[in-house]
Amino acid sequence: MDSFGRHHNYLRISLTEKCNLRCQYCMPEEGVQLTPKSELLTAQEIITLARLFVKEGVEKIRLTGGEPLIRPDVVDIVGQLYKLEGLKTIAVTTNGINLARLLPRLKEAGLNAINISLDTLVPAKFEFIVRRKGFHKVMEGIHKATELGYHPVKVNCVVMRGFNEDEVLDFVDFTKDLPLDVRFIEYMPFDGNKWNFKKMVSYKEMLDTIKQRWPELERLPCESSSTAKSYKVPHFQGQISFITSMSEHFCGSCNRLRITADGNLKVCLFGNSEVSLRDHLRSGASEEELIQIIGAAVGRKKKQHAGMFNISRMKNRPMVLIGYCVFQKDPSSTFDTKCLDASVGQVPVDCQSKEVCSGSEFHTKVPRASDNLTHTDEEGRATMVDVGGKPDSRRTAVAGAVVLLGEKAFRMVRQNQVKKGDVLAVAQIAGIQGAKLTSQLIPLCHNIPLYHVEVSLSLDEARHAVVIRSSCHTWGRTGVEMEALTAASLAALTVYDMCKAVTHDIVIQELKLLSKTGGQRGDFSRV
Ligand SMILES: Nc1nc2c(ncn2[C@@H]2O[C@H](COP(=O)(O)OP(=O)(O)OP(=O)(O)O)[C@@H](O)[C@H]2O)c(=O)[nH]1
Ligand SMILES: C[S@@+](CC[C@H](N)C(=O)[O-])C[C@H]1O[C@@H](n2cnc3c(N)ncnc32)[C@H](O)[C@@H]1O
Ligand code: SF4
Ligand code: SF4
Repeated sequence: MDSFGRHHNYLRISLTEKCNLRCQYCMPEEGVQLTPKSELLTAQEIITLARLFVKEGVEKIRLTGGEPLIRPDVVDIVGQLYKLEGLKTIAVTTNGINLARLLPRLKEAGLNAINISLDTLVPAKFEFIVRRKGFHKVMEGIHKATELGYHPVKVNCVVMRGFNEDEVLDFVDFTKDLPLDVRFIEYMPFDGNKWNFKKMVSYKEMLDTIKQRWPELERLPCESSSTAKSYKVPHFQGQISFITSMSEHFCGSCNRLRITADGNLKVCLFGNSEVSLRDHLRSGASEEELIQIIGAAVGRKKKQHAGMFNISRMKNRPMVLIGYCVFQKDPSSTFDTKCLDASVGQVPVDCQSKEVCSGSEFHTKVPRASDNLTHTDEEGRATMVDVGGKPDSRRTAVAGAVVLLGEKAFRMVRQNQVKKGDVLAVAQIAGIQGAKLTSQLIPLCHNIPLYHVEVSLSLDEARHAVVIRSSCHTWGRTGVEMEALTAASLAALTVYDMCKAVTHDIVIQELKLLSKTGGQRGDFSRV
């Protein structure tokens, strides 16, 4: 029990720091620096600590990581936990890659509950976010878990703007014929993951989107300590939930403690204080002494986490790396920008104040002479062209680019041997994302509803080149050539990024509009 009267009966144990995936929001591509094996908890130490916690009132243990199912003795650990009297639930959170293979043995050993992480239902996007192959294995794991009677199987989906928020309704459909609980998780800040609140899609926003499609969505009752708010589309077999760690934290009913793979007790996910139970255990501390140490740490637990902006700046264990912008535009002003992330502690580029940023102030950008610019109003402020008076028409645009790779990189792309992954698949997704993001990237570009975007990449053996072609189509008042060009540029830059470890002698050329139809100025086609 902590000083706020919260009873801690749920322990999360990390079985390993290693993982067979490299999710962009969690781990850097090269992995994290691993603790030497001798400093990690052995299976025996895990069981000794678990026994102690269960004796003191823990009723549920979740095995997590890293990826818990890559630990060779995981089945044995589950089997030993099963023998602990008083432990009601043994659960695992897994990325699902090894699940189908291990599940029959895990079930037999006593595993009661499974949470599987899956952020997209599109195989190519999966490879992009986790930087590895394996989508079909995860799906196989999900189906296997339902077949073996785990009801519901919880599917964890971290929702990130610009990546998968457009799949929320597809994930809801996923619950139609399967006994799943798809849990939409608000993206959380961890040391180094370049968290940005614009990337986080809030629970309210997701719920609005879902309610537009399913107005009859029903709220379900849930336990007071649950992290999830659950709903159900009537007649669907499964349900959906939201884990609102950021927009509506659930610290008031927190019942969790965690032990890291190297044996540290962490009383709060977002707290940075840790106490090494491993060291005490190895130096021969008695059960009573360990209970006292744990009790003191729990007694120091804070009431709640520090709020989404503050925790993003706190030192904590890494989850890591997804690059994002430095300045957040303040909608109330043309020149003011509020710094939310990477400039903290530095003098931001272009900021008039030339002072070190503490992260909370607005920065005033150095204004530029605007007399000769075409997209400006009478006062010299930037403005978009008003296209409101133009008639609607069907508009299409096709653009292209060529990336000259040189012989070695070309061969590796052709044989899909580039270490970063499948270059053509990732670049194709980048191109499509690029088209959708055009209005955010090109300052005075309109945001246009795109009805179709296609990006294709082919190999030109003679030139050792990747040839990119993008096409976009809309129905509206302004054209889509910038969308097609942005798609081709992003696809080309992604090819460069994925191959730069092989060579820097890469040339992007021939970025151009190939054809365009619709609009007042008539059609265009490059011959
Ligand atoms: N704030 C906070 N969020 C947590 C904590 N543990 C898990 N979460 C959130 O819950 C998400 C899913 O974690 P899981 O490993 O599936 O565990 P869980 O949600 O506790 O699972 P259940 O026991 O089934 O409720 C994580 O990505 C976090 O967003 C915690 O201790 N504090
Ligand atoms: C850290 S993983 C460990 C277990 C396992 N490897 C897996 O991916 O399920 C536990 C859960 O945390 C989620 N997670 C990781 N980083 C996150 C972040 N920055 N914000 C929200 N959830 C995150 C993952 O998607 C996963 O569902
Ligand atoms: S979220 Fe899980 S699967 Fe993804 S890198 Fe982190 S530990 Fe591995
Ligand atoms: S942030 Fe800390 S206090 Fe809040 S729910 Fe998570 S572990 Fe509990």
